[in-house]
Amino acid sequence: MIRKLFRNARITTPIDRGIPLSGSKQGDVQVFERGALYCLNGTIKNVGTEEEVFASLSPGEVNQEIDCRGLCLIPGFVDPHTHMCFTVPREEEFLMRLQGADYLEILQQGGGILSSVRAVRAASDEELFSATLKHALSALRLGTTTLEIKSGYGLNTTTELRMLQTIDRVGRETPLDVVATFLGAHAIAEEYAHDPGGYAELVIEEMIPAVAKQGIARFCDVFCEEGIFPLAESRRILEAAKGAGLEIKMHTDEIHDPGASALAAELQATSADHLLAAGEENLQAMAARGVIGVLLPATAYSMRKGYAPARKMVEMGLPLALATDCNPGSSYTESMPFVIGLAVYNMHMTVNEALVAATLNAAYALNMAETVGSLDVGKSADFLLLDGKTPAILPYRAGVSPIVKVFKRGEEVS
Ligand SMILES: N=CN[C@@H](CCC(=O)O)C(=O)O
Ligand SMILES: [Zn+2]
Repeated sequence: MIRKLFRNARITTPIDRGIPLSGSKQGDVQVFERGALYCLNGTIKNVGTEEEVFASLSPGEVNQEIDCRGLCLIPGFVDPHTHMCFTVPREEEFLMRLQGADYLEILQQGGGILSSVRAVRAASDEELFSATLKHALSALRLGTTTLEIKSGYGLNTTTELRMLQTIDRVGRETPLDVVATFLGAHAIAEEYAHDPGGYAELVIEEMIPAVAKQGIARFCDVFCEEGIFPLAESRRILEAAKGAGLEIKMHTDEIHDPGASALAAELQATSADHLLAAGEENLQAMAARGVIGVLLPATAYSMRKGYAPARKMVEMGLPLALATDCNPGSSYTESMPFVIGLAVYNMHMTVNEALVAATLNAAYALNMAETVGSLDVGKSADFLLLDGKTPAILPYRAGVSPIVKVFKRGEEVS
């Protein structure tokens, strides 16, 4: 039995009351100025002021005591949207975009996502694993302790399944909790360029049954966008995925508004992500149906077309989560601290709203809030020590990581 007591910490954590935090509660956190956290075999047994936690312990109960030296202690980040299973970065494309080239046009000309597909198809299992591992370990050093990774650079059944196996292996061979998402509907595979409907059929008839049988992916996602997967096809893919037992999420209204967030509301997707172009009525529908809005401000930063209207979303009671969207095209970063900085500076979220969005609400966006996302009793002891007094150090130390230590299940992992 490993009984660890972390003491002398300035603890800030959302409190999980069984639903994501939204509206005036989006930034609801509890602070213990001189706090302590007690865990048994990696599970939180008590958290509170030192006085409270010490009083609950019997003599000799603790077998390891750690003095946190007054540092700020917060839950580990949950990154609920990444595409970090890829092999080759796309620097040339980045330079083209800096000169004004359009993201969707690059894709339509066979670059963008499709160039990552060619590289992933050509990579060996080992190459794909080591490239993905590199990004996952970078995320861990930057404080992410639970991580979603999507497939979607395979676009044929064999490579999509291979990507999901790789993602699963990252979860088994690192301390991270990894959630795999099937994203066969990420782009139309090159060999179907003249038959996009045929590709959607392939996703529905062949890939989804194979993915369900493989049993690794928890979610199915669709890039619902004009000229990629239109609304009607997205609906068919998501309904097939639900029927096969997968949970669903969507890339919604990233560039245009085809009504994707309304569909996410109708199908009661776990989350609708991006929401840069989403109309107000659709956002209201999401709020009413309990769909989490996942905002990806590092993508907005890189695409340079403005940020999602986070303040308006908070006011309408839509629960918000934050994610990196780590991918080689539109957001090449694993840094949740950077994302929190952008959320605070450019989307005008408060520090506490952004913290909740990067922890508890992000856990809800993965249906993982029973075990991670806050420092509640019974959850995994996943937390960070920051070189500061409060979580404000995260946006304040712009471009620099204030993370001193990362703990997963009570063990120091970085
Ligand atoms: N929009 C689609 N997928 C990613 C980009 C992937 C890529 O460009 O490789 C996104 O969320 O932005
Ligand atoms: Zn994405």
